[in-house]
Amino acid sequence: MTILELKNIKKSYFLGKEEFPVLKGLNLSFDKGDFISILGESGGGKSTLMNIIGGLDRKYDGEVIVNGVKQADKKEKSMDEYRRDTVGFIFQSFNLVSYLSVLDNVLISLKMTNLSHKAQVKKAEDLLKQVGLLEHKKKNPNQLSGGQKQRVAIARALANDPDIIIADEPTGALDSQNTSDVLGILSDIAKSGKTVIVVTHSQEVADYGTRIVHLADGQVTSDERIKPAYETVEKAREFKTKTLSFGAKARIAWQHFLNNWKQNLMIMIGVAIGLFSVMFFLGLGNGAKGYMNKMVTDLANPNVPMVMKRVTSDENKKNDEAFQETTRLMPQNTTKTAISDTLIDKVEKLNHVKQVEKAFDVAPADFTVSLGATKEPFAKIQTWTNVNTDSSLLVGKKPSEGEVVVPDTFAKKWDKTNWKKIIGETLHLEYKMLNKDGAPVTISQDVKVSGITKGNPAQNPLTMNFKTLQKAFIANNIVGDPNFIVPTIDDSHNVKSVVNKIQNLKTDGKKDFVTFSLGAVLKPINDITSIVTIVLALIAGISLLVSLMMIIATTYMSVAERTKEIGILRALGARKGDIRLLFVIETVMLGIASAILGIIVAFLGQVGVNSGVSDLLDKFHIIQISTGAVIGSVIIAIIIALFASLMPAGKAARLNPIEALSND
Ligand SMILES: Nc1ncnc2c1ncn2[C@@H]1O[C@H](COP(=O)(O)OP(=O)(O)OP(=O)(O)O)[C@@H](O)[C@H]1O
Repeated sequence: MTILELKNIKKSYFLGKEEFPVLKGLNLSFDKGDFISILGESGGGKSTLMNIIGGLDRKYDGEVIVNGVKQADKKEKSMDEYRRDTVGFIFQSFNLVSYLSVLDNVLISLKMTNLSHKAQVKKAEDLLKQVGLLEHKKKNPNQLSGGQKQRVAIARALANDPDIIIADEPTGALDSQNTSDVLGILSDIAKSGKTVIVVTHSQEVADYGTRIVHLADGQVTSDERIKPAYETVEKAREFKTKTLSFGAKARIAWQHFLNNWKQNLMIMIGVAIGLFSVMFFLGLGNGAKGYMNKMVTDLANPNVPMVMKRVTSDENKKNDEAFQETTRLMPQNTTKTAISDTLIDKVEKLNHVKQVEKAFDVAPADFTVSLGATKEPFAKIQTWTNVNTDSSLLVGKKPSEGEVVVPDTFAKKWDKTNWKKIIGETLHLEYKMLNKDGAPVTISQDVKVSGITKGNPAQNPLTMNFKTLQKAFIANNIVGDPNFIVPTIDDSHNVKSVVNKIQNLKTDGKKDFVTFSLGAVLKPINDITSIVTIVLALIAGISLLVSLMMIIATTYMSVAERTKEIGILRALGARKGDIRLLFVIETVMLGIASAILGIIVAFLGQVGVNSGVSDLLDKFHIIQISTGAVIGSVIIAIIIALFASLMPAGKAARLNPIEALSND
C-alpha cells in the first residue's frame, strides 16, 4: 500500500543567478512495510531528496503526496505538523541533545503528543527497552557508545509513531557489529508496517532492505526490488500529536539552564549586583527620609499648621518672610501679635476646620522654675496644642488646667535616677512680662507636673496648659489673646488647601495671618532626599545596562552553540515560535534567578548595615528596602531578560532547519 508518492520532483540551488539543478524530475513511490535504500554517488542529491521527503525543505517543484493527500500549500505550519506527525528522523551523527538524559531525549518527541506525562514516560521506557537501552535511561548521551547513541536516536524517531522513518547514513559512524544491530532494528521497524527510507553509500547496508533505488545526477537510474515489502497490519495510533506545550518548553529551558549553571551563575551575579545596588540606594533613601521625618515628627505633628497674626506692612511679602517678622515679635506678646476672637471665628468657619486651639509662645525675662532645691532658668513658655504629639511625651500625659510638662533635662537635674517621679510634683514658676501698658510685671505661679518630654536645648521651653497661662496673663493685665492658633483639619489631604485659604483671609483688604507647618519645612527636605536617592539609584542602575549587554552576548553565544539542537527540534516538529520561546523562557529564568539573588543580597546587606548602625541611630533602621523596590527589581530583571532575549531568540527561530542540522 502506497504511503508516499513523489511526482516530478525538481530542485535547484542558486549561486547568485546561476542555477545548479540537483534533482531533475524524480518520480518515486514508497509502500508501507518497505525498507528502501537510496544509493548513489556523493553529491548526487540524496540528502536533498531526504529533506524534501522529511518536510524540511519546502522550496522544490513537483508534488509530494502523503497517504493520498497532496502537500499543497507547503506552509511552514503544515510542514511542522507533517514532521511531527508522519516522519521520524535518524541522522549519521545521532544528533542527540547533549544536556538531556537518554530518557528525556526520547521524551522530546513524546512531549508533542496528547499522552499524559505518565503515559509518555511509559512509552519512552518501552521504546528504550525495545532498543535494549532501558538501564541506560538516566545517562547523558556522552556516556554512551556510538551504537548506543544511534539506538537512542531510533527510539526517539519512533516515539511519535510515524509512518515514515528517514535515516541519512544511519550506520556511517558505526562499526560492523553496531551496523548490523542498527540495521536489524530498522528491519524490525519496516516489519512493523512503517516505511523505512535509508540513504547510504554502502551496498552491504542496501542489501539489508527490500528495495534499492539508485540515484545519479539527480535522476533515478535503477529501482530494484530485492524482497517483497513486509506485510502490514493496520493499527490505529492511540494518541494524537500536538505542538510543544509551554510546560514542556519551560522544562527543556530549565534543564539547559541547570546544565549551564556556571555561566548562568556569573551572569546572575552581574545582574544581581546591579539590582542589589538599586534596591540598596532606594532603601537608604527611604531610611534617611524616614529618619529625618522621625526626628522632626517626634517633636511636633507635621500636618498641623500654626497660624499667627500677619504683622508686616508689606502686603506683597511671601508667607515665609512675613512669618519671620511675626516670630520676632511673638515672644513679647504685645497686642500686635494677639489674635482676637473675631479673627479666630474666621478660621473656625472655614471648610474642613474642625476646631481651633488657642496657644501662646512667649519668652519671658528672668524665667526660673524651681522644685525643692532645684532651680533652673528656662527660655520660653509654650502651650500644649495638637502640634505637640503624644509621642513627644516620654512619660505622663499632656497638661490640663494648672499643669505643665517639663523637659527630661530638668527632671534629671531634680533627681538623676528617679526623675520620672517628678510627675505630680508642684513647680514654682517666676517670670517677667510686659503688661498692656508696657510696664514689667513679675508673675509667680505654682503648677503641677503632668508629663515629661525630651529636652529641646535650642528653645528650652516649658510646656503649659493654655488656660492656666491665660488666667495668669489676664490677672496681671498682660495681653490675654493667644499669639498663635492651631486649627485641626479633618483630613491631612485638606491641610494644604485650608492653609492657603487662611493665608488669604483678609480684613479691610489686608491679609490677617501667616502660617507655619513642619510638613511644609519637611517637604523640600524630602524632595531633595528623593531626588538624590533616585539619581544614586539610576547611577547604580547603569550596571544593569552592562548586564543587559552581557545577557544579549551570552544568549547569542548560546544560539550559536545550540544551532544543531535547534535543527533537531525543528526536525522533530517544533515550530519557529517554540524555538523562540525556548530561548526567551531560559533568559527570563535567568532574570528571575538574578532578581532573587539580588533581593537576598540586598536583604542581607540591609540586616547587616541596620544592625551595624543601630546604636548610632537609636535603633532606627536606616536601610528600608520597600516591597515596591523588591517587586520593581523582579519586574526590571524580567524586562531586561525579555529585552535581551528578543534578538538572539529571533535569530534562533529564523534558522533554517536544514542549515542548522548540517552545522558542525
Ligand atoms: N544549500 C546548498 N546550496 C548550494 N548547493 C547545495 C546546497 N546543499 C547541497 N548543495 C549541492 O547539491 C548537491 C547535492 O547535495 P546532497 O547533499 O543532496 O548530495 P548527497 O547525495 O546527499 O551527497 P553525500 O552522499 O555526499 O551526502 C551537491 O552538489 C551540493 O553541493
